[in-house]
Amino acid sequence: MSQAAPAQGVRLVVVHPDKEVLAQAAAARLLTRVLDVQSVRSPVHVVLTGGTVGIATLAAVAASPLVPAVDWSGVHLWWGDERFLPDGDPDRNETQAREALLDVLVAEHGLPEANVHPMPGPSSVATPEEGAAAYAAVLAEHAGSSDGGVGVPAFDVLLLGMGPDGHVASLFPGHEGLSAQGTTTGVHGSPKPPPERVSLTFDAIRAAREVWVVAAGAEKAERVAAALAGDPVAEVPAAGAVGQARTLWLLDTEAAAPTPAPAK
Ligand SMILES: O=C(O)[C@H](O)[C@@H](O)[C@H](O)[C@H](O)COP(=O)(O)O
Repeated sequence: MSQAAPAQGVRLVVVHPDKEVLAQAAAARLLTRVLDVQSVRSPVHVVLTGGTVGIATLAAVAASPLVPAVDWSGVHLWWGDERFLPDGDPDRNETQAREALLDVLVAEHGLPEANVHPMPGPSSVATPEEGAAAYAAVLAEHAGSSDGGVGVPAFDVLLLGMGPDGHVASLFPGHEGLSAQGTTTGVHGSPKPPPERVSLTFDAIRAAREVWVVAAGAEKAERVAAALAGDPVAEVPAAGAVGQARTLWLLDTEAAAPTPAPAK
C-alpha cells in the first residue's frame, strides 16, 4: 500500500470550542450538505461512523429543526465499519445509530428501511470475511458510474471518527486491513474491542466525494497532528482518509491543540 495518501481535493480544518458544539456543528453541516446535494441529484449517499463523536452527531441531527427539510426518501445510509456482534447488540454501531437517529427517520420522516444498509454480523454470516463480502456486493449493486470503477456508490459524505491511535473505521495502525484489496475487509484482533469487525477499505473511503473526520479530546491531539502532517498511513491511518473533492477535519480545541515536539 502506498505510504502517503494521494493528494486530492481541498482540505479544511475547523476547530470547535468543545465536543458538544462539534457534534452540533457537524450535524448542521451534514443536514445542509444533504440539502445542497438534493438540489442537484438523488439519491444522496451518506456513510455513518461509530464512536462517541459520531453517535453524538447523529443525536444532534435528530434534535435539529432542519430534519424535515430533507427528503429522506432519497437518502441512503451506510456504515464505514461495524463491530461483528449480533443484531441488536447495544455495542453495534448500527444499534447506536438507530437509537440516536435512524428509528425516528424511518418512523416519522419517510426514510425507507430499504435505504438503511447495515454491515452483516454473526446473526446472518459466520465470519467477518463473509460479512465483508456480502457488504461489498450490496455496495456494488448501488454503485453508480461516478465511483471511478471502485464498486461503491459515490458517497456524498463519509463520516469517520478517529481513535487515539489514529485509526479510522476499523483500519488500525500496522494491521493488514490497511492494504486490503476491494471495498470491504474483515478485521480480526482489533485493539479496540470487540476484536472482530467489518470495515470499508481505503479504496472505498477515498471514492467518497467528501470525507469528514470528527475528533474530540486531548488524547487525539498527537495523532491528529501526525495525520495532518502527512505521516505514513501505516502509522496513522487517518492520514489516508481523503475525499475526492473535499476532506474536512472537524475538531474540538483539545484535539486540535498543538502537541510538543518529540524529545530529541
Ligand atoms: O467502531 C468504532 O468504534 C468506530 O467506528 C471507530 O472508528 C470510532 O469512530 C473511533 O474509534 C473514534 O471513537 P471515539 O469518537 O469514541 O473516540
